[in-house]
Amino acid sequence: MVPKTLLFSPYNLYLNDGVKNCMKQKSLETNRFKKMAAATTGVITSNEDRMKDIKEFDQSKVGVKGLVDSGIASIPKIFIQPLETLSTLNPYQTNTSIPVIDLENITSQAHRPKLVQQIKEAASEWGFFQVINHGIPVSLLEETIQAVKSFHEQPKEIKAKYYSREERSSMLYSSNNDLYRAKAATWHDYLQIWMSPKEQSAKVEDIPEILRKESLEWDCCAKKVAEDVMELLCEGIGLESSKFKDMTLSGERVFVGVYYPYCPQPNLTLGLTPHTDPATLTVLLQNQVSGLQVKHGEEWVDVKPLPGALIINIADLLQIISNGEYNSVQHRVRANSCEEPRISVVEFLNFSKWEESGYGPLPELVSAEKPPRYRQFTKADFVNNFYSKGLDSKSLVGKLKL
Ligand SMILES: O=C(O)CCC(=O)C(=O)O
Ligand SMILES: [Fe+2]
Repeated sequence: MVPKTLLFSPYNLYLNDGVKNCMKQKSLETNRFKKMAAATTGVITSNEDRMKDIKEFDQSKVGVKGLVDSGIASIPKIFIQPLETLSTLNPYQTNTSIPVIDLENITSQAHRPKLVQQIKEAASEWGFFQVINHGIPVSLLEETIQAVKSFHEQPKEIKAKYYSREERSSMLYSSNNDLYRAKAATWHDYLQIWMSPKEQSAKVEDIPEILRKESLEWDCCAKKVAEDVMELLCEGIGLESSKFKDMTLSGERVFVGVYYPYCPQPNLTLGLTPHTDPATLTVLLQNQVSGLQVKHGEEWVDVKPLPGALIINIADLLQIISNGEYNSVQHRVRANSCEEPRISVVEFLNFSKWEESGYGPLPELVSAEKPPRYRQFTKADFVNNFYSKGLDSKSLVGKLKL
């Protein structure tokens, strides 16, 4: 991929007429953000100014894509990450990468023990792995990525109804103003759709038409892969294969389509802030533009795009109920320095039926040699923690540690 800074053409060459027209209408509001961008100095603004600017940006619903389309050459101050984050963005040196697991022989009794062992090791040592030969046709992978891309490349007026960065940010404004002191906005646009359970999910008509067919098909296929992997994870720690499915760990699903446009100053910001995923398991599909990094020991390791692969990661609740046999690991996304946008399609899985008494490490996994490492949690603990932390690195796991 050629970094855009190496291309000589004026930015407008990349814009089609529809986008140009939309930009004319938008020019007044984007001028405001151009001014914000022109004021980029590397100096972190006061918390109050930042909150005001972020609110203004959210309310405009221009999105990061809109900023890029307006032709900015420097990023607005609200996106500048603190120095301690920027200093970890050095070019990545080693050749380490997350494990790749081939699911081709998943139904073969002869191969299964080896597969179980591979998944177990990956889920405990890395918390992340890629799977290949997972059974989802390549055509659906491509169509789903294309549908998410097309959604984000529509005019702002059409996307505005689904604009959701504000929801994520306002979570942070309302809970604790101080939280934003260390928080800069990140360089991505975001679409979230609740797929299930049915009573919570958006009505089919509420899913943007441009990705309705693909998101429904994707949800079905990603759930199937997640359940296949959950069976292997169960077997890896001596549980009944169907234990996680029976506990409804794949019952609630949220589909997220993320768009990381080209960033003119990728060394000053991030695509997505470091975090662990809060629920049970995540299935992630990415296009061929890199950016996702996983924390392994002290290192940030690149997850190199592998054609046809899916990325799976253990999330917080699974770490707790597995009594730490499996690990929910921090990850982040670097700001995209390529002309081509980075697209990811993320399916978050979670409990759909919660026992009132809550959950802790499963009794089958606790013994005199392996005492419980976490306290019990209820649905309320999960929800309260989620809405008070937003996407930051203090997870429920840390709070429940014994
Ligand atoms: O876009 C990506 O690759 C990562 C997304 C992610 O980690 C998240 O949405 O939780
Ligand atoms: Fe994540």
